[in-house]
Amino acid sequence: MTENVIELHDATIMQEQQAVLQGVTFSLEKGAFCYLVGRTGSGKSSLLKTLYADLPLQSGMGTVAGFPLPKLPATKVPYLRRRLGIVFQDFQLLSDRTVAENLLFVLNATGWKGKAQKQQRVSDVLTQVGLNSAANRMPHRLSGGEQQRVVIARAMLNEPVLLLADEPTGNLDPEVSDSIMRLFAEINNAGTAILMATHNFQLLEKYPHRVLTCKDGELLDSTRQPQ
Ligand SMILES: Nc1ncnc2c1ncn2[C@@H]1O[C@H](COP(=O)(O)OP(=O)(O)OP(=O)(O)O)[C@@H](O)[C@H]1O
Repeated sequence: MTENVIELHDATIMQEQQAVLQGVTFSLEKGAFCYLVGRTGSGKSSLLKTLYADLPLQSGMGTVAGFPLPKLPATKVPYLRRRLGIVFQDFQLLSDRTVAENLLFVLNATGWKGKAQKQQRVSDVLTQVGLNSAANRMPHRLSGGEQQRVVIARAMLNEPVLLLADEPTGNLDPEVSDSIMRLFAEINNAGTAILMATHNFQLLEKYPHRVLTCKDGELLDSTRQPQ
């Protein structure tokens, strides 16, 4: 059984028949924390999208959470996504329902049964992100940082082995960004691997981890080459 939650070997990351990154080879171990950096347009989001099978892996080898990416049939994509938590910069909560209903929506969509179990899970993840009192509030009544916590709670519902985060602190002020990083650290310490795309170099300095850099069509790895 593999201990790596991501393995890519000589992968090409494509957008509309254009190679964005080539020769991408890296693995991420279970429970690891890694940043993904690079200038605007350098391919961070495209790489993350490939990892959650929003973009197909057309060339090279790769597995995520044990699912082989090349030729992953569309019917298998929901099973892969269930093993992943995905967090974006824009909160994307359903605005017409409460926090708890947002979370129940995902549990229902991912096949959870039993009202009591579902309510317990909602309560557990909200406690994990420090927002148990917000269950019955509407998302737009929460601050940006609180909304991002709900998104993180939503990502944790199915106990993912890997959290993919694309600029999760992009719209947040430094103090709130810091609290999101501390939450990520707790999630990571509990065993979930995290790959986080960011432009925020202050966070990289304050919370140092391995760094993958998208540069000139390649992916550089801080653990393999001096930057
Ligand atoms: N939907 C799309 N269709 C075609 N090309 C795209 C699409 N999305 C991104 N691209 C192109 O792919 C390249 C990589 O974009 P990507 O969004 O992965 O970069 P990024 O590093 O995440 O940038 P940012 O930091 O601005 O989010 C860019 O040249 C971009 O123009």
